Amino acid sequence: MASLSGLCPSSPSLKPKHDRVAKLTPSFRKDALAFSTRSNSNSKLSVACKVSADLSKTNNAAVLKKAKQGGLEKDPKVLWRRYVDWLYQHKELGLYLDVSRVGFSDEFVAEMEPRFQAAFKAMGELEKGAIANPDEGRMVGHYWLRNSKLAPNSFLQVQIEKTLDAVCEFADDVISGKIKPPSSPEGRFTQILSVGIGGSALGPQFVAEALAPDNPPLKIRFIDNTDPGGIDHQIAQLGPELASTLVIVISKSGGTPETRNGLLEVQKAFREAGLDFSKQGVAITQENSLLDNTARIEGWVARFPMYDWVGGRTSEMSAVGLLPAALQGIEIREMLVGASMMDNATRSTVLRDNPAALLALCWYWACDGVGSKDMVVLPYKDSLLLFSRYLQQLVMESLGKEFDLDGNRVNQGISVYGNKGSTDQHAYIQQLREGVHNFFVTFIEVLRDRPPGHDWELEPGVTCGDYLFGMLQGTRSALYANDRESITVTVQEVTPRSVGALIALYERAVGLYALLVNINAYHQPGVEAGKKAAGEVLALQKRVLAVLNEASCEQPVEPLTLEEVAERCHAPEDIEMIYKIIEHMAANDRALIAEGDCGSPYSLKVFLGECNMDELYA
Ligand SMILES: O=P(O)(O)OC[C@H]1O[C@H](O)[C@H](O)[C@@H](O)[C@@H]1O
Repeated sequence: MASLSGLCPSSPSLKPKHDRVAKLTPSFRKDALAFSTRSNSNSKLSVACKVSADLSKTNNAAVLKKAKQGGLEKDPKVLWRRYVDWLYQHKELGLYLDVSRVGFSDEFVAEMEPRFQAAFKAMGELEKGAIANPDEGRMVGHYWLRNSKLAPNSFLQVQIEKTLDAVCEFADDVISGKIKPPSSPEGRFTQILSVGIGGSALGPQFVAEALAPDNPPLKIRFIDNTDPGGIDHQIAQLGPELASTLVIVISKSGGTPETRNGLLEVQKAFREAGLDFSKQGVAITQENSLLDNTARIEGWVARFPMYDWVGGRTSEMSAVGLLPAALQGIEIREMLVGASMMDNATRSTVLRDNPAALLALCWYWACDGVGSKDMVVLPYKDSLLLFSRYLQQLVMESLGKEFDLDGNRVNQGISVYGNKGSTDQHAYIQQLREGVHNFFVTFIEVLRDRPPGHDWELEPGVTCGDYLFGMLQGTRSALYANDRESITVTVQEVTPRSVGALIALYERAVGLYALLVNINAYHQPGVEAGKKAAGEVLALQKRVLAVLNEASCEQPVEPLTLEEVAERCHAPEDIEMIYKIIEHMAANDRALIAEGDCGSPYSLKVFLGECNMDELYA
């Protein structure tokens, strides 16, 4: 690959300052700490993953404000020097990071240096097994998945290695037909139906879109929601191939309602097709979870473990991501190698040599450390379409926190959106170029357009890929000309290794950024609140049903007003939710069958007709 100096023969002196090739040998001492994977709150173990928050934040704000007043550098010669000077190159991975179009000042970098050193130290403790998720009293071990020797004790190390071997062996046996469905015309599994949500879906979906071959040994589809229409669509598309479908049910907790509903719906489809689900079901979940026990008791084909020290949004390198990928014929060990190589690079304590730290620096600068700008992710490659959706969970569920580690209310976060270029240029780049300046862009550039020998010129000297390249560069320039900042991550091509590296790069960047802003990146309390509220709606619905059933038994059957239903539910304050519940049930023709033989079915449609809004306000 041409070195940078080759790009500008007239100025040989403009070689990058550091020839940054990742050192592959692990450069840190491993303590053989033997302790459980979960410790109680008064653990002797230091919660070592906290960066002192009393570092001069106020100076930071002043530094940020002052430096930004000057606007962005526009002199091409100065910009070229900045590009060369700050360009990060991982030559072995062929991954580059260009931060030259983010206007951070030298003064800002100097101001952040002590905070990065503290973050690097805390990250080192995290990798050694410190309780880096203090709110849940857990370690954070996704880095150990791609280098089991990092695990803090031999028990975990063996678990990681055995699970990887089991995933590879199972995938080989399914693809070879050694493990096959009991009754399918093809005599082997041809489809995967993945049932899971959040981190139990987004990683597998991103990787399938990025890396699945055109004709995979098994084609994957996803049920990642509790939408009956979506579930019916997937099952209808499978049709008779349901008989040769391997259903992988993924849930770390083993109790997520949407996933459980998906499972029940799929099992119903199996029953209706006269198929034995247990002969085609696989579970990936924590040991002894509800899902794990169900799979064990029902004798499913296989079960693979998830660990409490791997979060859903960082589980792509666990069985969650590796099993679906392997079944599609994707080289999962290459993914792990790419991630491990990137992990080594992002262990550097030299800011300029650490691509994850460079990303965190840019995020902090662009967002003032408080999420003041959104992160627009624009891969100029169709196969990376789902990368931004993947990053939405990784970034926003990690950083979007109400309180910091000292209990201060900070409402932190960075919002992520984007799809792909150049397609998005025809959707919202107009606003990015000229509208509200509330974002920074991350371009993902893929240098190789087509496999060697497959390209052609659609006009003299120009290929289709040249257009894509031109659109990316043109958009980057046009945005920068109007003071819109951008980062560019470049890979040679989309391969398991480069995808593994991209995942690892962003996992570390999120972890470092969280340390800079002093939050716990590894729990998700806000999600629990939503789950709880959903449970309350369903509980209220059951009360409404009971009240309407009762009413249908009374003689004569009198339609109740909403107020009367709310009163009978002992929930007058929930009248609006009760109206919404009845509206939804009526829209789905949910007539109430009175218990026993009392009363006639109490049709909600009729009931709702009695309660039109103007009558309510009569
Ligand atoms: O894998 P599960 O336990 O089913 O959880 C699926 C998802 O549920 C919640 O939304 C969590 O916030 C996510 O981090 C998790 O990925």
